[in-house]
Amino acid sequence: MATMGQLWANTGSTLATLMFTYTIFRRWFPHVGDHLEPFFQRLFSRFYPYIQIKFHEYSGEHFKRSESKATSGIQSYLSKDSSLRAKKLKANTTKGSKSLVLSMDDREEITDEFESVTVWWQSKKVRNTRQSFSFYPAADEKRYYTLKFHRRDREVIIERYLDYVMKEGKMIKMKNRERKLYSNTPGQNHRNQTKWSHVTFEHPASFDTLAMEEKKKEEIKNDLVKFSKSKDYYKKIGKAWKRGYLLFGPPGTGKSTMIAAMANFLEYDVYDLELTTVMDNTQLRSLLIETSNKSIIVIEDIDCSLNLTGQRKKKKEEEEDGDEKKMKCEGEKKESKVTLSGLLNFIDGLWSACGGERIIVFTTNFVDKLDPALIRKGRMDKHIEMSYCGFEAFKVLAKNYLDVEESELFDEVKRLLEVEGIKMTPADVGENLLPKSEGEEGETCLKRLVEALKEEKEEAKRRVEEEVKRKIRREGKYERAKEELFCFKGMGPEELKQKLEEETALNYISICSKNPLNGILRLHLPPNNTKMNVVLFPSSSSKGDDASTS
Ligand SMILES: Nc1ncnc2c1ncn2[C@@H]1O[C@H](COP(=O)(O)OP(=O)(O)OP(=O)(O)O)[C@@H](O)[C@H]1O
Ligand SMILES: [Mg+2]
Repeated sequence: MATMGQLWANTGSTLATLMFTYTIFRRWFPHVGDHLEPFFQRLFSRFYPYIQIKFHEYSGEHFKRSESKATSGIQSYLSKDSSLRAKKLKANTTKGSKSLVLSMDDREEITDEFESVTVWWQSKKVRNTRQSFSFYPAADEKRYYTLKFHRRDREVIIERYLDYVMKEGKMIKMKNRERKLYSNTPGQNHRNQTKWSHVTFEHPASFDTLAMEEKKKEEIKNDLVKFSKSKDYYKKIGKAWKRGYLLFGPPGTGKSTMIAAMANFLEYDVYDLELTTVMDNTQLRSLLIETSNKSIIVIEDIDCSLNLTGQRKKKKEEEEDGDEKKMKCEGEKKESKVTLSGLLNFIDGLWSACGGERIIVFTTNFVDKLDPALIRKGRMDKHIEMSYCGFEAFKVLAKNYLDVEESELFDEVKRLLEVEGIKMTPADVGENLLPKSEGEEGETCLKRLVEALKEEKEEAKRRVEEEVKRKIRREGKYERAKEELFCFKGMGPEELKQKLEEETALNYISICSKNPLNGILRLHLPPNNTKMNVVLFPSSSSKGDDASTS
């Protein structure tokens, strides 16, 4: 008589034979196999310790047919292992994906491990035998994935593994997606409603190519990583998951390049917001709502975008702002009713918390001109100064542009930059290092840079001398004007203004205010709008104090 052990051994080998025969049969007669599958499954389930979950590629029928999120996540999750292990692969280009997506072909199987549990994934398809018309290619085929695991692992799989697969799949999909650069352009309708339009974001900048001290770069990278991994932390402290960066510094120091490097580092999309085309605060809010997660919202040259600098200042202070700024922003101010408070709400109002994982970046050449409310911590959490090229930054550029890591000329460059303190922007250094003809040697480019730095030294010296001369001239005239004011006592304002202009050769002296009670006339003297009080009529109290200045 057969023992229990022998009985099990026999059953096991019979099952194995049956399964083997069934597998061969399926391979050769796949369509017949589909019909027989339920029968075999019933037979096996009595002895079979495995559980199987099916994930269909599409959910819904015909017009409502849509790709199931689950299978799309599974496909992405398995793509990594499939490309390494599966023998038959499918290659697809999916919309919005930057490269081919490889997935296992039908009837391929791969194993996966999770918390020491083994699972088996298979990709399958069944043919729909019903005769029907369909708009969708291959709608008569239904594809699905099956996940097989042992009964005893049910808890691990249902409670943790599936969740893990979905999260990982989403992450892989996100990484593989084509990133976008959005910009807002005025729409064609009567309200000029501005809308986002996009192109593929392909800027090659990275932190490796960014010319900056290594320590500072590391600090920014760490800050970005910390932010991107702090979803739960932000939730815990009750703060919207976003972070503001203010990049400031002279033109050509790499502010825009830094934004591109940040976007590439985090693999975020970029929304380049042109405030001047946004008609009002409501439009600004709509644009914010339309931005996606994992994105950087950029407002470049914030000081030029709107009259944000002046909104909390008195008019007279506004008039004192330098010509430099006016030049850069000239022609950029257009009809826009976006206000400072609208922008502040955009950054950290209630609406700014919708979605999450957003970085807001402002750039400016004139940080001092910005309203403190706009750049306070909490709004612009991290202020980064982008400055003139130092020796470390130069070395990065030399490596990038010329593949040169060492040269005798490095010492000279170091001396010029660090000892002589010559200021040159990374943009100018880069331009000097850029080979100008086919096969131009690295040494030649370095020599050109050394020459340019020396010229810049001379140029800077000339500029200082010029400024000193201008100051002396200005102060000389000013002192003379002050001395001679006594002679102007008793003149009317216009007459005085004219006389003063003639005498001092200063054009455009402006009368700021006149107090009829004490006869004090407030003037603004060019070029820096220096304020000057002039007593228009002699009085006993003003004797010997005809002009006072502030
Ligand atoms: N720190 C840097 N590292 C690498 N390249 C740089 C750096 N700064 C400038 N460059 C080079 O100079 C060019 C101009 O730089 P970028 O546009 O980033 O300057 P910016 O600070 O944004 O200037 P602006 O204030 O005028 O907008 C870039 O194309 C880049 O090649
Ligand atoms: Mg820029």
